[in-house]
Amino acid sequence: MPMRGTLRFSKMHGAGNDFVVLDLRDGAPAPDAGLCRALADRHRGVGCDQILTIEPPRSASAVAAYGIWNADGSPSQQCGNGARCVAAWLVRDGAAHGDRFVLDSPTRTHLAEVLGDGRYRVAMGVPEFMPARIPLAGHDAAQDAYDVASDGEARVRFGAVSMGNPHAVIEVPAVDDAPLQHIGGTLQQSRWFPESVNVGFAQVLSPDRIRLRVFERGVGETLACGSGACAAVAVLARQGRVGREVAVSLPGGELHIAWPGDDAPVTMAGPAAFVFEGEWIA
Ligand SMILES: N[C@H](CCC[C@H](N)C(=O)O)C(=O)O
Repeated sequence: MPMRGTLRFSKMHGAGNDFVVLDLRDGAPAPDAGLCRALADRHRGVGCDQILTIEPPRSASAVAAYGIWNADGSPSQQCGNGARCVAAWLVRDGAAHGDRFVLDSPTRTHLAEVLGDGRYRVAMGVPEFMPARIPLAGHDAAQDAYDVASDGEARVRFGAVSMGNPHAVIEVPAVDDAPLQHIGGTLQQSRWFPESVNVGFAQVLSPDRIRLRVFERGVGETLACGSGACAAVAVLARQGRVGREVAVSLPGGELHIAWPGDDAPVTMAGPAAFVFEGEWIA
């Protein structure tokens, strides 16, 4: 972990999924895995699920770009709750003007909207179901669901989708009893997901409401997962289990997801909150 002297950060959360936010628009280097793990440590560090970096824009239309690192130091291509927090951070900073502006995630460009009362909507992109682009190994064509047994493990039936980052979605009768660690960990280490995977366990309450718990790649269970909420609605809508506008109730709060059409982006609306500002002394 390179010595950095002091590092100013913002502590934020979106529905309880919490972040350390670093402003790297001056071109400072991205945090290495060791620094991410140190920052994320809930006893010896600040404590967070992910580290988010604010970076110079990558596309002509964006006000800024953002990067994402999990608590274990692994990078990701998307973070829905983080995108809302980045939007809130840029509005407070004065870099984002008006109620609508564009953000660059590592792989996509996103319209962000200020909804008021600390809530934001982000267009998270069109869900990608092609196995090769998730990536999901062992399958060529996109299916509504895959039914696999992992090396003597019980059979698991899941839907799979990329929101920029990989997701498996398993429908269960009751999320409170879902075996997140066992099934989530098994899928993450399986040959099916060469880049690991975020595993969502969804309980369908009605066509416009689900409960969801997510065992995230690089973290474990979080209080909320924004890209996971988008993934769950996309998979379940494709399976005909829910409609196109769904309230997703997660342990840390509620997100509102809409997927108006198969070729349309999924939008995610929810809160973003500042907790404190700090200075990390490396
Ligand atoms: N663990 C995820 C990144 C964070 C996603 C989540 N916190 C969200 O709000 O989307 C991954 O490795 O793809």
